[in-house]
Order: sequence, then C-alpha cells, then structure tokens
Amino acid sequence: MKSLMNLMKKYRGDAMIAIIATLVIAFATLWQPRILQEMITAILARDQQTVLNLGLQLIGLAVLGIVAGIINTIFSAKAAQEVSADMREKGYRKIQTFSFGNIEKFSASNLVIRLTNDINQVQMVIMSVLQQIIRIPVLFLGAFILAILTMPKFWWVIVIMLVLIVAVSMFSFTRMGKYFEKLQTTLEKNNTLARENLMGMRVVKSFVQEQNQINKFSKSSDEMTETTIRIGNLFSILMPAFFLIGDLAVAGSILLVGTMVTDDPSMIAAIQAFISYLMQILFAVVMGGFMMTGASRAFVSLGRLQEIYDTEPDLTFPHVAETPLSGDVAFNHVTFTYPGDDQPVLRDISFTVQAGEMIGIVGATGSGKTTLAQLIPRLYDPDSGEVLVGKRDIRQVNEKSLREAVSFILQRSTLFSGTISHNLRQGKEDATLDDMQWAANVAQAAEFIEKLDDQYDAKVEERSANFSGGQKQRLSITRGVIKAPAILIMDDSTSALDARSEKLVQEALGKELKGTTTFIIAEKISSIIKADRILVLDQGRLVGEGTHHELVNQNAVYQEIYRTQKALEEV
Ligand SMILES: Nc1ncnc2c1ncn2[C@@H]1O[C@H](COP(=O)(O)OP(=O)(O)OP(=O)(O)O)[C@@H](O)[C@H]1O
Repeated sequence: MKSLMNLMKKYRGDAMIAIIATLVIAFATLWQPRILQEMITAILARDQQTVLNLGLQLIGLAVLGIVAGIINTIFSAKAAQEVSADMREKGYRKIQTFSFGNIEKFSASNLVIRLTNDINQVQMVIMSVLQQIIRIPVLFLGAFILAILTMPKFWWVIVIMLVLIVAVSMFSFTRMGKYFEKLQTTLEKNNTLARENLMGMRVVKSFVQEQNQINKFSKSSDEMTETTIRIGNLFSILMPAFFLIGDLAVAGSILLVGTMVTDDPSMIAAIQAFISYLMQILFAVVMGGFMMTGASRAFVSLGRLQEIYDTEPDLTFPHVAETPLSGDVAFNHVTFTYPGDDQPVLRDISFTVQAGEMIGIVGATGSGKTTLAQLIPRLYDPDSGEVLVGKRDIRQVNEKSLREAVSFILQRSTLFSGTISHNLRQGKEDATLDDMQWAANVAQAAEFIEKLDDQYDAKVEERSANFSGGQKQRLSITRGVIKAPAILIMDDSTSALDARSEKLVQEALGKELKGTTTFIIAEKISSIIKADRILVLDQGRLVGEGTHHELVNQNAVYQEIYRTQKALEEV
C-alpha cells in the first residue's frame, strides 16, 4: 500500500482533478431532486416563470454533471494507467536484478501473471476508487441529510432500508470476496496450463497427448467456471434483493404519504425528492460494497506485487572498477547446492585451466556438468570454495567485466523475435557486418544466413519458429563467439549439428579464437576427443582429468562412458 501511495504521488495532479470532478458530480446528483421538488411546487402553484428558471437550472446541472463525468473518466483512467505502467516497469526492472535462484523461487509464469493480471486488477481498482471514493460518502451523507430534511417524519424508513441493505451486503460481499480469491488462483492455474501446452505443442502432438491435455485443462477450466457461476449466482440474488429493498422503501413511503397529499399537495413534490434520495442512498451503499470487494481483490494483487519489489537479489556484484579478465579459470574446493535443495550437486571441485586451453567436460546425465559451467559466469554462487576467472575471485569482480569475459552458449538455444543482426548484437552491441560474417563463418552459419533474402536482417519469429534446430544452434554459437570472448562455454550446443559441421565449428574455433579458453560440455566423447584436457564428472564429483588418451587408459568412469558409446556406435 505504501509503495502504491508513493507511486500515486507522482500523479497526484491527475488524481486531484479526478477527485474534484467526482465532488462536482455528487453535487449535481444531490441537487437535482431539490430543483425538481421546487419545480413541481411551482407547477402546482401555476408559476410559469419559476418553472422556466428552474428548468434551465436543471439543464445546467445536467450539463455540469456530464462534463464533470467526462473529466473524471479521463483523469482517473490516465492516473490509473500511469500508475500501473510504473508498477509494471518497477517490477520488470526488479526482476532483471534477480538471480536464477530468485526467478526459480517464483517461477517464470507466476512472475508473468503478477506483472499482467495482478497489475490489471490494481489498475481497475485505482480507476474505480478515483471515480467513487469521494462520490460515495458525499452522496450517501448528502442524500441521507437531504432526505431527512425533505421528510423529517420518515427518518425511520431510511434506517430500516439501510439495515436491510447492510445485512444483504455483508452476506453477499464477504462470500464474493472469497470466490474472487479462488477465481484468481484458478485463473493462474489455467494460464500456466495453457502456456505449458502451447509452448510444448510439438511434444503434445508427437506423444499424442492432446486428450490428456484437454482433460487437464477442462478440469481446471470447470473449476473456474464453477467459481464464476457462484459469483454470478450471488450477483443474481444481490441486485434484485437491493432493488426489492429500494422498491419496498419507495412503496412504503408513498403509502404513508398518500393520505397526506389531499390535505397538503406540496407533499407530491416532497415525496418525489424523498424517493430520489432513497435511491441515491441505495446506490451509494451498493457501489461502496462493490468498491470494497474490488479493493480486497486489489490488496491481494498488491501484496503479490510487493513480494516482487521486496525480494532482494540473492546475488549481487560489487561496485568496483571494470577490468579486462584473462581466460584463466580455477575452481578451489567448490561445493554447490541449488537454492531450496538440501543435497549438494557439486562437491569439492578443484581444477585449474590456463588461458587458451580447450577443455571438455563429460559425465553421465545429471552429473553436474551444466551446473559447473553456470558457476563460471556467476549465475550462482558456490556454498563454499571459490571460482577464479582471470586469477580473481569472481565475487570481487565487476559484473560487466565478467560478462565481457565469458560467453555461455546454452544447451537450449534461445533467440529473441526481431532480426538475426538484432540477436547477434546481444553478443556484441556494436558488431559490424564484418564481425557478424566472421562469427557466422566460425559457427558454420554463414552459408544458410547468406541464402536468406534479407541475410543478416532476416526476421526471427517468436520463439525462432522459422529456423530449424540446427540453424538455431548455429545462430546461438554465432552470438556467443562474436565478441571473441576470453572464455567460451558451449553447453552441449552442437548437439543438433551433424558430425561434419561440429568438426568444422571446432576447427574454426581452434583457428579463429586461439586465445580463448573453451569449455565444451558434451554427451558424446567424439565431440571432445581433441580437447587439451577433459574433466570427468560423476555424481557431482570431479573423478578424472587428462587427455582422452590418458583417461581412456586410466579412468574407470571415462572408460565406462567410452565403452558404452562405442558399443552403441557399433550397433
Ligand atoms: N535449477 C535447478 N534447481 C534444482 N536442481 C537442479 C537445477 N538444475 C539442475 N538440477 C539438478 O542438479 C543435478 C545436475 O544437473 P546438471 O544439469 O548440472 O547435470 P548435467 O550433467 O549437465 O546433465 P545433462 O547431461 O542431462 O545436461 C541434477 O540432479 C539436476 O536435477
């Protein structure tokens, strides 16, 4: 709430205009029955001039109400949009500072929902608050006082009506609040299911999982429908109940006043004003109830956003001067556990790599190869031990220096929608066409890029759907090598390339990036057979280090991997 108020401060001008406009609307609404009452009295007295004057006043009041309504809508929408845009940006900026661990704690789809749905929720409530917050109490109090002033004897009609409305409201709105909360959770579940299904459509289709997915989605969608129906049911009772109470109050008042009209005709004018005020009281209470329900939903959303704002990145870089880092890498007794887990994934790993070496990393699936590689660009910090890059503990190094030094080509290539050059410039901001061509040649991507109509300006569609798996990998490698980094990590990033292309990439790397330290994580020993040194991982431990020749003769784990792969090749 405090952070919302802080954000609102910036737009207090717009908010104030919106609030002043609601005051004008409330005044116009409250004054109308009063003028009508005077008009009817003048009609009964056959005073045409007064009728005309009052008629003009009535039109003036209506115009004032409409103009104030327009101003209020414009400024409340503007303030609500501006505040929610700021909230979205603040959240987005905060998420950019998150570590992998922070993001995993929330989950990516949960963060997306918080930045879209929850912010929409808050936006709608800000708008409705700016439209109603002053209007409701002013209308309620004004109508209450004016109704009593108009027909003092009937104060108890108002009190009975209010007691009934409050009872119905408490019954319905408290239930509605609970259903709205449930709706939010089911909506989140539905979104996650839809996202997962659409992103994994190929898997769904290839494993003929359509029916399963439909069943899962239907179940969650039915839950949502049921909650929505319950909310609808409450509404369908609530609105007629309010109108019934209002109508009963009106009918009761007319009945009570009926006998007096013959003695005092001015009672006709008074009763119409009284009825109008009753309706305004009813309106104010109902709108107040809706606003409170909306506000309670928005509070839940606000809390969810506040969690993002309050999360401190669990990995920060020191503000020290930028320094170029060499390609020397060392691990000193590194042990690492993923946030939230209780078992370490890497245990007491130590090794040293000289700048310019080509290092292969092998091990069974799940042995910790990717995890080890992720510690080099400091995507996570170890529990104990230290990682050195350029002979410096990376916890003491400026973030930019480390990012400049290390290029990490991920197992799953991720390209962004835009153009090829836009993606390549993520690797080197000021890359020229020459740089792109050079890197594409190293990655064996030049041939297919140059066949495209727009070449380096060719479009990359959402999720790079217009490129094959092998092309995506080549583009990722191009982006990774374009800045000729001091350290290049290739995490199984040639898996979609044929053996010949893989060999050509490695040869080009050896020739064009001579000074670069290269880590190649590979499933196949054939991919790292020529490495200067190979690190062998087994269940998070470094169990061997040496050339292929040395390991194949001495290391049991390596021999086992080699034998299995050889046997498979022979089959
Ligand atoms: N983000 C994560 N959070 C928690 N545990 C993880 C995470 N990523 C990996 N793990 C676990 O850490 C262990 C090592 O995983 P890692 O991806 O490093 O293995 P790998 O040797 O690269 O496997 P593969 O060859 O299959 O890619 C596995 O048991 C895995 O389940």
